[in-house]
Amino acid sequence: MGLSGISLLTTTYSLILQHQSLLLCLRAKGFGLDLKKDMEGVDYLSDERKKAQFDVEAMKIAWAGSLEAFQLSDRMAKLVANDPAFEKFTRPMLGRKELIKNTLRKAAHGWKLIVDLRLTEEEAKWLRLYIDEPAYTDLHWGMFIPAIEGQGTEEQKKKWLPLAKKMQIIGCYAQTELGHGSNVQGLETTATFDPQTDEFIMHSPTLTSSKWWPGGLGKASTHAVVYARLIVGGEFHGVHGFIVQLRSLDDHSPLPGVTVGDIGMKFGNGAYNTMDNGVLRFDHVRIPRDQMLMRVSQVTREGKIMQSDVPRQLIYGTMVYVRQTIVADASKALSRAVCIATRYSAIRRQFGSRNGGPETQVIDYKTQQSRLFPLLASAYAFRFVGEWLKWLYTDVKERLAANDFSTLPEAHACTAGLKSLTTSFTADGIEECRKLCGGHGYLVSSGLPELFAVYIPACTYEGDNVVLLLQVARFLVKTVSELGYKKPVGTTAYMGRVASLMQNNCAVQTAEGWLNPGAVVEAFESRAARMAVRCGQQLAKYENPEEGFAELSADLVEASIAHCQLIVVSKFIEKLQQDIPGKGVKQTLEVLCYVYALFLLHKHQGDFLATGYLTPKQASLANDQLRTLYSKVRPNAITLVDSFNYTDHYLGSILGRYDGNVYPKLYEAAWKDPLNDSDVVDGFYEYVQPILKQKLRTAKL
Ligand SMILES: CCCCCCCCCCCCCCCCCCCCC/C=C/C(=O)SCCNC(=O)CCNC(=O)[C@H](O)C(C)(C)COP(=O)(O)OP(=O)(O)OC[C@H]1O[C@@H](n2cnc3c(N)ncnc32)[C@H](O)[C@@H]1OP(=O)(O)O
Ligand SMILES: Cc1cc2nc3c(=O)[nH]c(=O)nc-3n(C[C@H](O)[C@H](O)[C@H](O)COP(=O)(O)OP(=O)(O)OC[C@H]3O[C@@H](n4cnc5c(N)ncnc54)[C@H](O)[C@@H]3O)c2cc1C
Repeated sequence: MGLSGISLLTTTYSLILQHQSLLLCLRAKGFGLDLKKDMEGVDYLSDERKKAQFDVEAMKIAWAGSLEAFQLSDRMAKLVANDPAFEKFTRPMLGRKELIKNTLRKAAHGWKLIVDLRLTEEEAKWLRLYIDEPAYTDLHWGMFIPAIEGQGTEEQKKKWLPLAKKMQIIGCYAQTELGHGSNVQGLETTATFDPQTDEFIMHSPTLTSSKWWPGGLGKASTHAVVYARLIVGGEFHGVHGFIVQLRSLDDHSPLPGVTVGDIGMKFGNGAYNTMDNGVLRFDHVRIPRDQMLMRVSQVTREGKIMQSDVPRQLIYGTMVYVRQTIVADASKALSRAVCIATRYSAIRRQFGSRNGGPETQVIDYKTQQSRLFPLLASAYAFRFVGEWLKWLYTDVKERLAANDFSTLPEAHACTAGLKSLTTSFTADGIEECRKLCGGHGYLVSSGLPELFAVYIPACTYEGDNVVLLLQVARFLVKTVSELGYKKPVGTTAYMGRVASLMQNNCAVQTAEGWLNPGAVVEAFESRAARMAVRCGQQLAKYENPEEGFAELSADLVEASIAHCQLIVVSKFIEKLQQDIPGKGVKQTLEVLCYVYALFLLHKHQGDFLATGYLTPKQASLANDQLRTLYSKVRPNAITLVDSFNYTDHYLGSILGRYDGNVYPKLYEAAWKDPLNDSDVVDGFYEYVQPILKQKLRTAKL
């Protein structure tokens, strides 16, 4: 018997087992058989796992970044998965008050673990990831503390950071208002210096000046970094951050002049509703002068404004930091959805049965592959660009500490652009994974609805994705306009070769010709350079540059996307130039890298053709190659998602279970729904039975 015969037998055997266990379950409810006899311990994906052409353990390390990173993350994942305090399956069914209380309990338990086990900062971050529940602690550690670290003076840091780091105060980041989020300079909250008392008076002069959205503000925070218009001597001196106490440290009641509360339910069940996004108003609340964050500008006792040599953009520094972390998190959310959809696609069968044999696994349909595998490749691509961005941010941070601000504009453009690109793609990708799972993907127990609901605000918070791409566009336009006298560096270095990128056209002649990193990078560079230059030329036609920028903004956004996609493709290729140990690991990643690049090329072929870099024939050859690549991904698909090393707890999905034991577990879960506690639903006798029993002579419907 050949290999395919053996595989057919084992697949049929798995199918019979699965059907048997389903039958046992079916009988358990209403047919009197033992539910416990389902096939626990059987790995329904074992055949798939045997197909792997690479060393899975080595791929896990490549995904994690290093053996140490893998071990650390694995330890935290297991710590959470084995702790019943972090159960999360009932979350979507809880009412809001219960939900928040439950989150406060988990946060307290998480904090206790951090203290008792003396976890490092890195360990605490992984712990938070696997607990998988947005909480006020995210804003405290993720924005309040970084804002003080980045914008506070040494004295301020010395005073506030120990309190915050021991969690003796809880802080949030209160920037956005009811009337303004994107336009930070348009904020209306005022901080007026009173030279008589050496204080600032915090005030919310209008309804639209109410702070609105800050996470952790509603119920948990005792303090906030509040962004407000600085007014000294009756004059406005820009928006600055101020540390303001909101609640009593004794009984947690709001301080006089402070009105604070939660803004209400948000999208989805469970999901981001575990967070107390808040509203805040000030009625002439006084704070000491030294609570203005003064690294960028200082207000003296006499009411003089002193500028340090730090650029004012540093006031936006916390956002740069968080955008960088959001890029890293995009790969986590996308890989999680992809893991669920891939495992389920290998279990799910529809059509194609021959002579009573098994039906086709839906993962074998080319349409399923062409939707799923680019998402899988993107998860890896985002993982590596996130790693690079972390390096870039660390480098900028070190430079800033040494008062070197030269790389700040590029750090801003990269974090803004990549945040936008990766979160938009991930949000759409999670929804695509739901559709890839058919009807069962719509069940909360698939894990996908809640993941989607939690994830999608990432397209809005930390900067609306379009607004951020327009920031990248400004950076690109500036780079193009300076080409005559300034050598572009970093991620725009390719613009230095703009003449050849505008002239030379693609040389690829065969589908195999696309399996060449040089050809791929040049295609993306040429497209990005040509789109940016074209925008520059169009802009030059306008007398008023701002008017031109506004008019051309949709094209500018597309040019920014092309630039950001180039960064992701290049960083993936650069990653593959490093030593990556393990049998077949590098080769498999190369396949994914080409899938990512050629998928983008196919999706955006309009750009590549319109800029004249590619011919339709070359675009078509790229698509031919893409199909071949999908066949190369197929045998490795399950082990590529296993390499994310996600526990079933973290995945939170019956469809994505490691063992693939989907049907019995779905069936079992349905019976756990509170609606099935009784056979006759509450309300039946009041509202349904009277209809059943009514005696209408005629019905008009
Ligand atoms: C249960 C669990 C228990 C666990 C226990 C505890 C465990 C603890 C573990 C810790 C875990 C931590 C987790 C961390 C997770 C973090 C989660 C975060 C969640 C996110 C929540 C959301 C928060 C927010 O949304 S905050 C608000 C964000 N708001 C925005 O982003 C607003 C967007 N708008 C802007 O950024 C600006 O206003 C802008 C840029 C659009 C316009 O600004 P402008 O000044 O009006 O504009 P402009 O003239 O264009 O620019 C001037 C100049 O400045 C440059 N620029 C702009 N921005 C920046 C910048 N950021 N950096 C540098 N430079 C910048 C711009 O380029 C211009 O330059 P030039 O052209 O050279 O003049
Ligand atoms: C879940 C969640 C958590 C949040 N947490 C916090 C927090 O902790 N702290 C905090 O301060 N804030 C927080 N925010 C607020 C968040 O930062 C803002 O909502 C975000 O910056 C977008 O601003 P906006 O709401 O004003 O959108 P708007 O700017 O009003 O956007 C509306 C539309 O207008 C478009 N638009 C706006 N300006 C332009 C332009 N110049 N050109 C073209 N199109 C434009 C946008 O693309 C969008 O389509 C949170 C938001 C959410 C959803």
